[in-house]
Amino acid sequence: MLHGTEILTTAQMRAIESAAMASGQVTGAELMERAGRAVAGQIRLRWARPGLVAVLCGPGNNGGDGYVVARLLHQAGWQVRVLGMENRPGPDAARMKAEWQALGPVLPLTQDALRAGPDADVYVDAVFGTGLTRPPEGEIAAILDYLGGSGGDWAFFRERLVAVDCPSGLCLDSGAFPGRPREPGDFDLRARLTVAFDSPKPGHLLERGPECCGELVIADIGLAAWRIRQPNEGATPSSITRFPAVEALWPGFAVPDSRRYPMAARRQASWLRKQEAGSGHKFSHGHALIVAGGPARGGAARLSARAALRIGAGLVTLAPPAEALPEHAGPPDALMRRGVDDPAALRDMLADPRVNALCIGPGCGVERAAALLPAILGAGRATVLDADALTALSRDPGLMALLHENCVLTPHAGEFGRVFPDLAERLEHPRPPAAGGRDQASDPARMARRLAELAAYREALAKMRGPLYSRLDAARDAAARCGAVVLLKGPDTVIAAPDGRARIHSAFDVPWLATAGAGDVLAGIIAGLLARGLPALDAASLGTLVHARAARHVGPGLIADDLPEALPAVLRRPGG
Ligand SMILES: NC(=O)C1=CN([C@@H]2O[C@H](COP(=O)(O)OP(=O)(O)OC[C@H]3O[C@@H](n4cnc5c(N)ncnc54)[C@H](OP(=O)(O)O)[C@@H]3O)[C@@H](O)[C@H]2O)[C@@H](O)CC1
Ligand SMILES: Nc1ncnc2c1ncn2[C@@H]1O[C@H](COP(=O)(O)OP(=O)(O)O)[C@@H](O)[C@H]1O
Ligand SMILES: [K+]
Repeated sequence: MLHGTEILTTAQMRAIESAAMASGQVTGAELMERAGRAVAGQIRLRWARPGLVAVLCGPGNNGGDGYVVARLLHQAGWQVRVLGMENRPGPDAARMKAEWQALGPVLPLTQDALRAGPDADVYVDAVFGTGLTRPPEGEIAAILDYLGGSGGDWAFFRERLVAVDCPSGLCLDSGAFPGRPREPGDFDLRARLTVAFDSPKPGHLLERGPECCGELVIADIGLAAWRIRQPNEGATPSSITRFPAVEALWPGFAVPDSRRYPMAARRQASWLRKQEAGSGHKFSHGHALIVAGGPARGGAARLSARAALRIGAGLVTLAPPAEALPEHAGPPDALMRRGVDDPAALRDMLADPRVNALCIGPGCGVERAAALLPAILGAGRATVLDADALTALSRDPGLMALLHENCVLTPHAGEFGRVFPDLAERLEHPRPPAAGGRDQASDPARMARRLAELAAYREALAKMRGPLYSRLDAARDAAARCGAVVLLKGPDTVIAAPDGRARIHSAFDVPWLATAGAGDVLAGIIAGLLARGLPALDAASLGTLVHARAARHVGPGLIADDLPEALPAVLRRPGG
């Protein structure tokens, strides 16, 4: 069930490449040849008949890969146009450029040269890769804009663009485009296919990455011996300091088999289905307590409770205030109900040590959450804090201080901004100025102010320097600060533990999961997994996987109520 792939930041990737080259066992030119060969191979897999290819080469090693692609496609019978930059390349890229120049010319990488040529079947984007340090500008920015959209018909390029490592301009640590607003933009460069090397980078999975990379293929270029492995994967020799591991979960992209975790997957599957020895009694699967809110607000907590039951918690109790109990009389009958009006009643319930996992927030009401949280957090049990509990947390630093490593916070971006405003601000920097009112144009002073704000914003965009602060950084910083697991929700969910371990889960293929109540179900699934004894980071990660798989199983038209009901099918086919 738990398919994972290690992710490397660009700095880690560079360190691994340097270590490989320093070992004397492989040269930079050999790595470049392998990288270019992988890209050329993927192109030939998809375009069976040789056609016309335009290869756009930048000033660094990404451009070097491009020259290799040009040479290999030429040898395979393709007609090749190469456009390159004048900048001084490094020795490996220079060598690859020279090898190409023995076969054909390098035209200047200008819009005029690009548009002067005939339409190509394939455009290879080898302008910038992991070495992007600042927003593209001048002629190169104009070309990337043209390819991204201003050519009028961006679908034309999108269907033909093959990116080497990433669409140029994308920051591979954050998935944002330095110099551009962080929201999707018309000129963002979108590829049909991206071929990246050794391991996915955070930017392939976060923010704009998944949409702009298109199909993502991770090519093995022989760096496995220098990569840092998980201890349980079998240690490999390495001269590099151990990095906190970041993993991609259920990657929707092709990775070499050696980069997956199939054994872990099988163990997770049998554990989830309760097929392991000694898992016979209901109490051996824990008891989850789901706190519910007052009258007319019980639906959210009921969704959580249903999900906790379906994921296999031995017992689940729903705890609304006593006056709301009648609302919860309907199914499922498997659910227990108990009125909890105040902290004393809650402490009374928690006197039973078998109640080993709690969930508070969905439909709870901020006041009730604030009143109950000291008793909940003081009990030291595994706890999911969602929705209203997060708002209560944001209003009271005293509550923040009670968080512990068995807590899982599940904020979406808005809630994250409430609990960790400074981190959210770093993520959003620079923030576009608020739109002016309709009557702004008739007020010269307001108009002037707005123009000044826009100019300052554009200036701040131009000053952006990579690597940009990412959702991965934000979730890690938040987890380290509060001492709990933080699960930052979105199509690119990031799950981080206080010790720096982190996981990224991509759900770009299930946009219908963004529906009211889906978060309540996720909180319940995680609470159920905590009740079953999983540590907080694993419960949050596995819960996120299972949740998205349930959405995938149901398909478009999904409502949150469908998610718990889809869990049995997901558990039946854990590998699918
Ligand atoms: N290392 C290896 O062994 C392997 C690496 N491989 C490949 O190398 C790629 C990384 O190569 P890289 O480090 O040379 O960086 P790359 O992305 O080509 O760009 C750097 C150049 O662009 C420039 N530049 C940056 N931003 C700019 C801007 N906004 N506007 C204008 N210029 C800008 C920057 O200039 P500078 O910032 O120094 O002024 C520098 O000249 C990686 O993605 C993979 O494809 C594979 O072959 C496998 C083996
Ligand atoms: N565009 C998207 N594609 C896929 N999943 C998404 C998308 N946006 C949000 N999600 C996921 O959907 C769920 C929504 O949760 P949340 O925002 O808390 O909604 P609610 O409060 O209505 O329950 C989360 O699991 C989140 O990761
Ligand atoms: K590129």
